[in-house]
Amino acid sequence: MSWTAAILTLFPEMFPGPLGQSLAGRALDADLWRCETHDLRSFGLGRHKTVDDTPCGGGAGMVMRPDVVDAALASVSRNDGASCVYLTPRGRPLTQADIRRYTAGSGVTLLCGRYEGVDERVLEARSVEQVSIGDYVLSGGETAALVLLDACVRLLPGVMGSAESGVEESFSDGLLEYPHYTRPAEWNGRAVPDVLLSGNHAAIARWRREQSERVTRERRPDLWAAHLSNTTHSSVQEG
Ligand SMILES: Nc1cc(-c2ccc3ccn(Cc4ccccn4)c3c2)[nH]n1
Repeated sequence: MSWTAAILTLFPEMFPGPLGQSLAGRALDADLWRCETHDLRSFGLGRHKTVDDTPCGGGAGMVMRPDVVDAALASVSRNDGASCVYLTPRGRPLTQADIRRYTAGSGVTLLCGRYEGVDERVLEARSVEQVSIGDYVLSGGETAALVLLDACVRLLPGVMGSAESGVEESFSDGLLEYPHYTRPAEWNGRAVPDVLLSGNHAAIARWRREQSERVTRERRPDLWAAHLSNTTHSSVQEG
């Protein structure tokens, strides 16, 4: 069975969306992965298929009911230990290691919330992973799910041909990628760095590493600190 994304959402029509185009779209057509949507509205209560209710303790907005979300999760026949992920601004940051873990299994179940979010009890009861794609508030979980899925699909076997950019060039060593250049050699009074035109592959590799380290140090001190501790740690381990 192909790697399957089971997506629980009030807006199934948002999927596969952009992932139906380009490499991901061709991979979908080739059954290298599957996109299964489950409409949360179909698990709603009563004549109006109600999925939400007012927040206990007061406050603005509405909260998605635990019984509705639980019935939807129960309908996803994924007892093969696939991860179940709830996208939320309250989650821990999504990392490339998470993406590798999700793609190593048979698929992933993604719960897309709306309103003010989902009742905490169903997330606890089903040990749902709570994950954030960034420190900004989206209108719902669907766009975050598309981001997570894009990162997963490109890692699946057969999706990224050898011609495409490296499958995991960024983050594979915990550093941000070096800057890229192509023709023309000079543009708008700006030249491509000489080393890249030198044909000296050792020098190019050294320059790229230095650029990755510089960019990471300047833009992501958090990643840089983790990189230093990993490299220090590994050098100590080697003794
Ligand atoms: N990294 C992320 C994830 C989200 C996200 C995911 C799911 C939902 C369901 C509702 N909202 C809106 C909302 C409004 C007010 C407070 C909380 N959330 C979501 C936002 N935003 N940023």
